Amino acid sequence: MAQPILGHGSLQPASAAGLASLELDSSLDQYVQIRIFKIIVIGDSNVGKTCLTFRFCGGTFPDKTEATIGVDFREKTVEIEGEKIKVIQTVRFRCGTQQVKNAFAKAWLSITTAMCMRWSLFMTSPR
Ligand SMILES: Nc1nc2c(ncn2[C@@H]2O[C@H](COP(=O)(O)OP(=O)(O)OP(=O)(O)O)[C@@H](O)[C@H]2O)c(=O)[nH]1
Repeated sequence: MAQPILGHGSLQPASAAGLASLELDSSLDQYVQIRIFKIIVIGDSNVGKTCLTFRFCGGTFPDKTEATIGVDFREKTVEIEGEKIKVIQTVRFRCGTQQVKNAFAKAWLSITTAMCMRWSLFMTSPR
């Protein structure tokens, strides 16, 4: 037999849909409480951006990498002083015309918490 639950200021009969929405609400609360930091990693091609984020999120360096086409995302949840914080890293590669790069940069930087630049001392950029 269905048990009454509170809803819209009065006692309403519980339904499967009602209980499901209550469960959904409480599970959403957990996500709302996690702070999200978005970090963009930029740099010339082949300087190790993918390896850097792979190491941070996965704990190991990849044996082999391929050139990133467009953007790449990785995420990791860290705990600092008892608070869970989700870190999302975006890897961007250097490509295209200046206009394309500017448009990308504007879009990504508007939603970014921090920026990490990576470069290689052993490489010279082709101009
Ligand atoms: N010596 C050395 N090599 C590295 C380091 N990090 C990455 N590499 C090597 O550099 C090469 C390129 O690494 P990636 O992480 O794919 O570079 P990327 O900047 O993401 O490259 P794109 O996707 O083309 O932009 C790989 O062969 C890696 O093994 C490092 O700290 N030291």
